[in-house]
Amino acid sequence: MDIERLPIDGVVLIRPRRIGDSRGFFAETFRRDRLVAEGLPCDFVQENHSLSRRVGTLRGLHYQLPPRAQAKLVRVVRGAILDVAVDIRRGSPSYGGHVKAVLSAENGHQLLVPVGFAHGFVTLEPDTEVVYKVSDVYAPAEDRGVLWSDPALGVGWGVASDAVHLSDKDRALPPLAAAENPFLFEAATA
Ligand SMILES: Cc1cn([C@H]2C[C@H](O)[C@@H](COP(=O)(O)OP(=O)(O)O[C@H]3O[C@H](C)C(=O)[C@H](O)[C@H]3O)O2)c(=O)[nH]c1=O
Repeated sequence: MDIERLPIDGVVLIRPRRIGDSRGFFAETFRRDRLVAEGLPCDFVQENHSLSRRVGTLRGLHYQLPPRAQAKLVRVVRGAILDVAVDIRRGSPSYGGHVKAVLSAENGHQLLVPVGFAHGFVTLEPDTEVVYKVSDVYAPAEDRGVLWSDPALGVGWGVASDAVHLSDKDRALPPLAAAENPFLFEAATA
C-alpha cells in the first residue's frame, strides 16, 4: 500500500495495492505495522458502516471530545464520496484549514483522519456505503460537530446548498468559532 502525506500534517491518503487475477482482485485494506512504521494512529477499536441512499447526502462535520476523541480510517465499499477533514486544533498553523479526497469503491483509496480534526463527507453516487475504523468507541455525550457550510472553513463540497441532504442534527450544528473545541495543536507532533 502507498501512504501519501497530505498538505495538513497527520492526514494521509492510503492506496492499498490491488492484486488482480481472473477472479477479480485481492487487497490488504489495513496493515497496522505500516501505520506504526509511519508514526500514524493505528489502534482502532470500532468499525462503522453507513449507507447513504441519495447523491448529495452530507454527514458531518463531526468529532468526539476527549477522552473519547477519535482518529478515523475511512474507505468506501460502494459508490463514492468527497471526504473532508478540517483541522480544529487551536494554535495549528492550518487551523480551520481542510484537506479533501475522493474515496470510491472503484479507487479503493482511504483517508486517515487524526484526532483534532472534524470529519465529514458528501456522497457523489447513490447508495454509497462507507466503512470506517475509529480509535475510540462511540460516546454520544462527547459527540460534537461543526456546520458543514461554515463560511470560515470555505469547504468546496461541490454540491449546491439546496441539493444537500442533511440530518436535522447536522443542519443545526454551530460554526467552528462557536463549537465546543478543546483541541490544541501540539508542536511536538509537527
Ligand atoms: C457515530 C455513531 C452513531 N451511532 C448511532 C447514533 C444514531 O442513532 C445513528 C446515526 O448516527 P449519526 O447521525 O451521528 O451518524 P452519522 O451522521 O453518519 O455520523 C458519523 O458521520 C461522520 C462522517 C463521522 O465522522 C462520525 O463517525 C459520525 O458522527 O447511529 C452509533 O450507534 N454508533 C456510532 O458510532
